[in-house]
Amino acid sequence: MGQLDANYENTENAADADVILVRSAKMHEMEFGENLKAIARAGAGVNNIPLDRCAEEGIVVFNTPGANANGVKELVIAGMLLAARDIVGGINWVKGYDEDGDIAKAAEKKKKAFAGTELKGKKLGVIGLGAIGVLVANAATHLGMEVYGYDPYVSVDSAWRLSRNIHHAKTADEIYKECDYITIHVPALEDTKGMINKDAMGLMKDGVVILNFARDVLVDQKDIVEALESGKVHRYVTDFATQEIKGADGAIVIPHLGASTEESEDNCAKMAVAEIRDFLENGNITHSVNYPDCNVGVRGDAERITILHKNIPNMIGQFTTLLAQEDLNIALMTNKSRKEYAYTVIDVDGIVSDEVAAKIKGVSGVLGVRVIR
Ligand SMILES: NC(=O)C1=CN([C@@H]2O[C@H](COP(=O)(O)OP(=O)(O)OC[C@H]3O[C@@H](n4cnc5c(N)ncnc54)[C@H](O)[C@@H]3O)[C@@H](O)[C@H]2O)C=CC1
Ligand SMILES: O=C(O)C(=O)COP(=O)(O)O
Repeated sequence: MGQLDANYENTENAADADVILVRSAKMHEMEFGENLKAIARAGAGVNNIPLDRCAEEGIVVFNTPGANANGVKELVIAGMLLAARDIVGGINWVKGYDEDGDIAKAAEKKKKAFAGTELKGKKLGVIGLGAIGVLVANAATHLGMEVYGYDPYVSVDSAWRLSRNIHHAKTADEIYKECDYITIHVPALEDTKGMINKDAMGLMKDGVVILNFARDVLVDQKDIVEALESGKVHRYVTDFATQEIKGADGAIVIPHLGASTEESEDNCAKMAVAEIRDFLENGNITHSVNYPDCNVGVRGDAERITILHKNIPNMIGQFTTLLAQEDLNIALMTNKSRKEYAYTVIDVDGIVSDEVAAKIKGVSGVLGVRVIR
């Protein structure tokens, strides 16, 4: 990739690593090595990583927001088109045609079996207006769809990016009741798991199309299979194969290809490596999902102490006292917090001995200390 210089070395041995770069590999059961300082998820979803355990072990977890959003958006559009007409069925019919007769004539006779509808004029509901949801919503307006968006926590950035032609749905129920196509783009969290279940689908129009390019657990697998069998849901298009859904009639199941484009893979890898370098070399945190973001600029000549700790009173007082006892003058100090965790960066005039670093590490509530020299 050329982003890493000779100071960096690749290892396949996770137990030795200072940093782990990961995509979707599940890390919940993994024991982390003593050296591990950071995990960079080259992608958006971080439900494969034990974020709280990492925070407690002083491991900063990063992701790469938006870096693969266009790749997913394009596949969602493809998913809607695959649901609108039986394109896959038609292709398979042509492939499987093994009679000697006139295939062109047979195709003309057969084609009504694969006919469908157009996207233009249909209502699309987008649940979750983050990096991906906004792109999908905006693109669908250009296909002539009437688009509804729902996101009670929408960020200011996303709101700015959203086309003014999108209807603002105030509740998810409004989307369920109004839309012909419903696509979900929310993270897998305790309150989003199983959100598309029997009750939600009960509110939807008969023959609705549901698209799930976010995570399998957002859709109750038993309920969706039943809804496909009854015809309540016409098509379920998903990027996540499960045993329940893989053979169900009406399910169009893709093997998690949303971010598998050259462009998305490059974007994610570059962003992840840039985040990691800045963290290792300068102590800056950008796009963390378990610690606060914090940017104190490039480190100059000063030694820089970075401290990951609990967000509790009197931490900074203890750090500064320890430094004062060593006669170390503070040239710069920043403290940022995020829920129960916090991060302090201190530049000092002078040499930070291993003893003073160990004393800081020993302060109750400190989870990780580094001295960047
Ligand atoms: N199929 C694939 O290859 C990929 C799948 N994903 C999945 O898609 C998800 C979304 O990705 P991005 O758009 O990049 O993330 P994002 O963080 O930019 O957007 C998520 C949005 O969901 C909203 N949200 C959270 N809880 C909600 C709720 N209960 N109701 C409505 N909105 C809610 C948030 O406010 C945020 O705007 C990821 O968490 C990941 O699971 C992401 C990238 C690739
Ligand atoms: O970014 C995400 O959340 C994804 O689901 C993409 O996963 P992948 O990088 O393809 O393993």
